[in-house]
Amino acid sequence: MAVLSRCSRAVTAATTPNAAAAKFSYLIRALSPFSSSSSSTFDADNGLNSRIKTAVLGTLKREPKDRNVQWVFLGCPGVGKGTYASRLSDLLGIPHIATGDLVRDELASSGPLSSQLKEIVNQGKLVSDEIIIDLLSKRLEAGEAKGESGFILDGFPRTVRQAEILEGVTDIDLVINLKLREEALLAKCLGRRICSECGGNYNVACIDIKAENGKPGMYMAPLPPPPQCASKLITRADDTEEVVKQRLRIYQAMTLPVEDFYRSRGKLLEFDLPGGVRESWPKLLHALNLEDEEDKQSAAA
Ligand SMILES: Nc1ncnc2c1ncn2[C@@H]1O[C@H](COP(=O)(O)OP(=O)(O)O)[C@@H](O)[C@H]1O
Repeated sequence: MAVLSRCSRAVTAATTPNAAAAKFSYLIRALSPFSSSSSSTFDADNGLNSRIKTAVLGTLKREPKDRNVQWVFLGCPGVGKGTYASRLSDLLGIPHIATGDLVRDELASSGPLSSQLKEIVNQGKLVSDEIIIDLLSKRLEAGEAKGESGFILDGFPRTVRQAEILEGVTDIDLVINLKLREEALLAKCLGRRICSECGGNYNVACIDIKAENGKPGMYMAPLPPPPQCASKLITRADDTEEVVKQRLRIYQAMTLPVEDFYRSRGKLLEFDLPGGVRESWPKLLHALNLEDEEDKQSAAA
């Protein structure tokens, strides 16, 4: 509860542009040394690396009152991190930064990393920490230039090492751990569709799990595209059954320990999705103490 009230304060706190900009430059500078292409610089046990971390730590531990929230979404592939993170981003006016999107943008750019990334992503494996932190640092830098403050991270951190690096350079206020019944995850991934023109995310899967052995049933309606997107839908190349199963295995092995990392620091908010967006969104807002924000937005619309 203490974490939540701290977050609510942070949500409503006015952000001084200068303080926010300073905060971001610290974060970018702090992340940048780890984005070096030299693997020895990145070695967690390397003396130079620890020195950089220690130097950065001294300047970064600041109170969150002068900035927007810094939240992280955790959860298995298909759980809906992107959907809820993007809704919260719209509601709070805080950037939604999805490392999966950064990877896909890089893939589409046919830059030097493109073919290397394609092979990794299409096998359902994780991209190296070096590459992902490099992409994230560049995204934060671009945001800083536009005066962005705070973030809702989706898909990062995905390894304990990434979590340690992030924790070493800034304070994460809250980690929202979305949970969905395992039976629904694969179907949700296979039903995902993206509009090739506007980038909107939709889902054609209709999940209808019957009550069984004392376990309640669950219904999740499809999330259909609006008519203007219907003929432009594409499926992600890594949303095939084989690759999704591999991503779910990797989540268990590499990302589940990240949940423990934040749980032990008292930052993890567990949220069991009760169903589809219509049913889950109001409950998530309630859990985050944000119902008033939505009321204000509806009143202003
Ligand atoms: N933090 C990260 N660390 C390593 N690889 C990542 C990270 N974020 C994204 N990726 C790569 O991008 C792919 C797509 O990510 P994402 O869109 O978040 O997928 P998911 O639907 O599995 O949550 C991942 O399978 C992985 O290859």
